[in-house]
Amino acid sequence: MDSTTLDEARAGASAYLQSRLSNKSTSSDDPFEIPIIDISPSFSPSLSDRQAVADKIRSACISSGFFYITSHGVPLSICSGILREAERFFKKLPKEKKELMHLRNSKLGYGWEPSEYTSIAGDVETKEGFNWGYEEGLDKTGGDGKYVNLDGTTYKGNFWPEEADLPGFYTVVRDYYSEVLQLARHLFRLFALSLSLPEEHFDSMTTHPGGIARLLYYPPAKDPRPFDPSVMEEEIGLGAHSDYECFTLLLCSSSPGLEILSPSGRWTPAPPVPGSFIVNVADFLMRWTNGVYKSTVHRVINRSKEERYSVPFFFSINYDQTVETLPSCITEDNPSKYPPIRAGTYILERLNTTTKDGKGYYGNSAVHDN
Ligand SMILES: O=C(O)CCC(=O)C(=O)O
Ligand SMILES: [Fe+2]
Repeated sequence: MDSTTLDEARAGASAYLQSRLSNKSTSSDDPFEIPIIDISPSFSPSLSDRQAVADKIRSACISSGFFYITSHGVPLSICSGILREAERFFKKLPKEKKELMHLRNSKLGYGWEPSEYTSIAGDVETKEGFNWGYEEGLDKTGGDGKYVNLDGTTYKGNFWPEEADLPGFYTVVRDYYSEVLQLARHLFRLFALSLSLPEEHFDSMTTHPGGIARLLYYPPAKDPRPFDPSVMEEEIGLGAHSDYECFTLLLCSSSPGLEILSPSGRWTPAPPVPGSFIVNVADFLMRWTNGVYKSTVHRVINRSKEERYSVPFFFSINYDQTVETLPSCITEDNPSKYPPIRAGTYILERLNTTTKDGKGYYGNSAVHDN
């Protein structure tokens, strides 16, 4: 990877974040909203039904970059199951077992992430996490046997608790992951329609896709209080950031906490909507669409006295895929701003910037030692 590409991934992201955080204009936020989109017509045999859902997705992606989806077909039992496993992982698994899966032992950002180990915006964060990536056993289709990691390697990088330490954990994780993976592939077809591309445009790029998932735990607030955007926050769950891949599918427990930055710099709560996933555009898709689709800054603050659990799934195309700006996003007024890039290269560089010293996961695990 040449250094221009690296610099762009680093500076582009942080410059974008800084410009969004410092933009406190009082201009109207219209049409900033987080629409709830019932995607059941997207499973219809009629193209016009599917296109109608895609059109709603497009209007969310060019404005707030966030939307909820309902009637998505993932059974409720699968969603409640994974949230229960998250709770078991964080509460029941002894610390010494978690230590065996510490993120510092991974070059790919996988494993147990104690709250102090990573930081996005330099904040002290209260979240604790557990991260893993795609493996064929988690894919209902079985994949195409060509999966490559973010860094182009092919070894199996995931850490899992021993079955005896957390019986049934892996099975529930697998059942959840395989459902959201298929849903994400389905959504990519809707994204294709939303971008005036053939519906199958992205299919061949998601045969062995990147898909990092996390279990997240946010402890209850020390000082529970209602949302008030005018108060400077001290207890940040997860600092202000945008996501890195194509789009994120987020499942959260019934506790609120996710906040989204509107164009005028106003933090706006995105409360849990029962039975939904929150979908947001991430930076790689923003880049690929030449900035037409918005990757919006968000953060998490648990202001309640309840614990909060969430399960984001960050969906990417195949990491070994190189892409150029989508032609339907290039116009005379908006010429292509970006050179071609390999998906894994961009995403790994973005992930690296979240480690304590910014030097990242790749190639030098020693830099993580505390
Ligand atoms: O926990 C949440 O609700 C959001 C998590 C998130 O934004 C992330 O992990 O990127
Ligand atoms: Fe995020």
